[in-house]
Amino acid sequence: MSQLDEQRGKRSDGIAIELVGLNKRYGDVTALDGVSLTVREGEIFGFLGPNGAGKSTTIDILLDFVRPSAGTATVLGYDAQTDSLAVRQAVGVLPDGYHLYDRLTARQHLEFAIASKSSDDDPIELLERVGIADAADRKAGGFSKGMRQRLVLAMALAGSPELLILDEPSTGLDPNGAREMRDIIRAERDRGATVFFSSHILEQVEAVCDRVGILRNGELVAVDTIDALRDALGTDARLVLTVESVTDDMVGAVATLPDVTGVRADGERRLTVSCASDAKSAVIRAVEAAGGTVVDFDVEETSLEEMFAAYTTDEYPATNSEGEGDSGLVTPSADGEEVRA
Ligand SMILES: Nc1ncnc2c1ncn2[C@@H]1O[C@H](COP(=O)(O)OP(=O)(O)OP(=O)(O)O)[C@@H](O)[C@H]1O
Repeated sequence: MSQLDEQRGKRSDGIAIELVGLNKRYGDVTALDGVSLTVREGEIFGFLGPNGAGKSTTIDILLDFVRPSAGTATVLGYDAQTDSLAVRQAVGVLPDGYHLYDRLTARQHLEFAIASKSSDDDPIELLERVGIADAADRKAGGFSKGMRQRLVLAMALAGSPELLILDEPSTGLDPNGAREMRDIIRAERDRGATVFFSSHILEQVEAVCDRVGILRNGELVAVDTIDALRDALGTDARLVLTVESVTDDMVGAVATLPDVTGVRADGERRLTVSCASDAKSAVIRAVEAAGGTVVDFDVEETSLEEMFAAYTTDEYPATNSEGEGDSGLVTPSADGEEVRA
């Protein structure tokens, strides 16, 4: 039986975090509005949303720093309010704006974190994992922002917790630090831990998350894998083909494919095709069936920023598979006029 299996003990539901109908009001401000969410054991779950969406409030409720106005939060089978001590004992936390003791060294911070988890970790080994072992005996007061962040992460890892809750873990980290953070998150998942983290850094989220939840104005507007969220928007992929020579037959053959919404000939050798993500190979086959030779191709998917904007703002003109919106691509007709495919 692994250490994590032992920690899981009586639980067998496979659920790490469960929120049901969570509401939080601060006076007139509704910070959370009926949030229900299940995070499974062993997954890396990214919690996204614009500033003020309610991410920190949710995390604060999980850790009982804030009480909900309504609804329940369960963490590793414990009620976040009535069993908050058990939750804090079992969870590794990297909170937003954690306070370090400026006069204590990194090693002393780790010794404190290890003792509070009743574990027998080696402080230096934890500091090595986050890349600041050489500063073990320096006082935290002199640490840079990124070093402070790494130290708090090392403290969160103490006791090999079953669940890590990380609020904006990449804040203050340089690109190497952000990469190391991703490696640590993956290593924790590989160990069997669940990782729940909030972030604004979409590339970071895409690189490591199994699923994401997107909050907007206190409401959970989407929960899925990033690929599924992209597909759900129905925004097309753009396929840019380089062929030996563009012909009208080729353009016509591609334009009549069911999942193609636009074709444009750019010069004599380039075809830009707007189509559903899974129609790309059909496009290439149609070009070849029309006698063309594909020399090269490139795919442009919906960017993460576009996807995030589509879920979190009203302004974004999301295209959908029924053809609403504007793919911006038009097909040249035989007589030289341009028509929409
Ligand atoms: N203590 C508080 N008193 C009053 N309003 C609060 C308090 N804490 C949060 N809020 C409000 O609740 C809403 C959600 O804030 P929260 O900090 O949870 O958002 P967030 O998604 O973490 O934002 P950010 O990405 O900027 O950290 C905001 O409108 C915020 O102003």
